Amino acid sequence: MSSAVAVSANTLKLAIPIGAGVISLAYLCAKLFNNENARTEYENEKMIPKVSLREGDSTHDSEYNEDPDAFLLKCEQTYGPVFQIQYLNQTLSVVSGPTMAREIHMYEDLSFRDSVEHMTGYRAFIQSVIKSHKDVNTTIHYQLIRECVSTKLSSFTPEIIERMALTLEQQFGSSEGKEPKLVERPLVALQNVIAATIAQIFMGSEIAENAEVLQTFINCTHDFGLILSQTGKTRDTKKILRTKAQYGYLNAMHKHRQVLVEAAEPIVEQRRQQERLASEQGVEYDRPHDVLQTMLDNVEEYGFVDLEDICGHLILLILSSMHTTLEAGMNVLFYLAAFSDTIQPLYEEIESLFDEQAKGRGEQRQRHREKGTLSSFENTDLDPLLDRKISEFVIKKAVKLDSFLKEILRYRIARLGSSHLARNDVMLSTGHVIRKGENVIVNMRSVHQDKVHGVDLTEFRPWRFVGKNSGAAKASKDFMTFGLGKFTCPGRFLAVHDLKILAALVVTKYSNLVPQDEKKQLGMLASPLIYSSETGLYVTSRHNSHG
Ligand code: HEM
Repeated sequence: MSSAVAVSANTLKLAIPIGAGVISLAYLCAKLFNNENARTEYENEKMIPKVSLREGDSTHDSEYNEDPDAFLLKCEQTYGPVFQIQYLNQTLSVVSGPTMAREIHMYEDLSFRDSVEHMTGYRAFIQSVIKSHKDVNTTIHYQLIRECVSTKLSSFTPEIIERMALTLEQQFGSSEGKEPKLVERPLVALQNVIAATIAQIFMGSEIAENAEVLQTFINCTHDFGLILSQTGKTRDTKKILRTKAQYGYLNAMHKHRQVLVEAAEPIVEQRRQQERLASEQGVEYDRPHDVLQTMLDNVEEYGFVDLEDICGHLILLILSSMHTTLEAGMNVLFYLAAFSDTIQPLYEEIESLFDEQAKGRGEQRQRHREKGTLSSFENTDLDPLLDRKISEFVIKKAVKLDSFLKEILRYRIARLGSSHLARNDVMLSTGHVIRKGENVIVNMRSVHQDKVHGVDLTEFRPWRFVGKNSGAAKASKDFMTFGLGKFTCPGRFLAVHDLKILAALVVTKYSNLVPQDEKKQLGMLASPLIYSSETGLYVTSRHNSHG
C-alpha cells in the first residue's frame, strides 16, 4: 500500500473539508423558515436534538471549521443520526449514516433541485435558455444523457482518447531532456482539454475544433459558477432577486447559445446534404453519433422546438458536465502531484495491460494471416502501432486506476452536502419530522467514512477499492459523489470514463508532476476551481512513444 510522500493525509484532512464544505454549503443549503400554516401533527414525532454550543461560541461555525470530521463525529455519537446545528447563519437539520442518507434521497417530497433554487434562484436562468421542457420536474436531460451517451459510451472511447491526447499535448506540452516544464496555468490548460473532449461528444469533431465554441463552453460554465457561488455566507434574497432578473430577461447566456447555433447551422446543413446524397446513391449514410445528431434525429420524440432550443439544452448539459468534470480533473492532476508515489504503480498497471493487449492483438493478426483473411494491418483496427496505446480494453481493466479515482471522489467530498428542501412535511423513519420549506442535509463524513470502506478512513489510500468490485461510477448509499436514487447524476459513467482516460494519459505521458507553489497545493486538492489559489505545475515527460 502506498503512503503519501509529498503531503501528509493528516494535513489534507484539515484542508479539504473546510474549503469544500464552505463552498458546498454556500450554495446547496437553504435557510430554514417556518411554515406554521401547513403544520401536520404526528403522534410519534420526536424533536430533532439541537447540538449544544461550545463555551464562548454563538454558532457552530468555528468548531466545525477547526475540524469538521471531529465535530460531526462528536455530534453523531452524542445526538444520534439526526441533529440540528447553527452554521453559516442557518439552522441545519443533519442526517448521518448511509441508511439515513439513502432515505433522504428516496422521498419524492425532499428535493435537491428545490434546495438549489431556494439558495440561488438558478431556475429563472435555466428556463430562459430553453423553449421546451420548462417543467421543474423534467427529466429530459436524464433521458438525453442515457440515450445519447451512456448506452453507447464505448463507441466514443477512441475519439475521447484522441481528442484528449491532442489537447493535453497542446495545452500541457512536453519537457525537454531532464528539465521539467512549467505549466503556468494548469486550470486554464485543463479547461481547454475538458471543453474539447465534451464538445467532441456533444457536438462532433468539426465543432470541437471551433475555438469560439470552446471558449463558450468555458465562459458559460464560468458565468454559471458565479450564480452558484454568489450567495456568500448566507442566503441573500436581494441577490437572488437580482439573479432572477439577470438570468431571466437579461441573460448573458443567450449569447453563448447563439455561438452554438451559428456553429451548428452549417454543420447540420452539411450533414443533411450528405444524408441526401447517400440516399440518392443507395448507400448507407455514415451517421455521426454525437449528442447533437441524436437530438436532431429524434427532435419530435424529444419535443424540441428548433435548433435554438436544442442549443439551449446543450448549454444546460455543458453546465452540468464541464464544471464537475473539470474540478475532478484538477483533483486528478494535483492528487498525482501530492501523492507522487501513485504515479509509478499506475503507469506499471497500464504498461502491463499494454503487454496483454499487444499479445491479444498479435494473436488476432496471426489468425488472419493463417486464414488468409488479411495480410497487411496498416491503418486497420489491428494496426500494430495501436498495440501499446490506451484503449477501451486498458481503461476497463485498469483496477488501480479505478480505485485511485474512486478514492479521490470518496476523500475530497464536502463533509456536509446534498441538501434537500421539503415540499411537504416528511416524517423520517427515526420519527423526526422535516417540515415543509425546511432543508435537510447529509453528513457525508458518516457516509464516506463508513466502516464498509475499510480502515484508515480519514486517510487517502489510493488502492482502497482494488478487488472490491465497486467501480468509481457506481452510486450507493455509502458512495454519494454522484447523488443517489431517481436523480443520481446521469453523466457519471461519462465523467468517470473521461477522468480515467485523463489519468491514464497523464501517467503514461509524464513521470512526475510537482506543484510550483507547495503551499497552494492544499487549496488545489480541496477547491481547485478557485483561480486566486491556482499554482503552476511542473511536468516531466517520459519521452516514450505513448504520449
Ligand atoms: C465528476 C463529475 C460529476 C459529478 C461529481 C457530478 C455530480 C452530480 C450530482 C451530485 C448531481 C445531483 C444528483 C441528485 O440530484 O441527487 C448531478 C446531476 C446531474 N448531472 Fe452530474 N456530475 C458529474 C458529471 C456530469 C457529466 C459529465 C454530465 C453530463 C454528461 C452530468 C450531467 C448531470 C445532469 C444532467 C444532472 C441532473 C441535473 C438536473 O436536471 O437536476 N454530470 N451530478
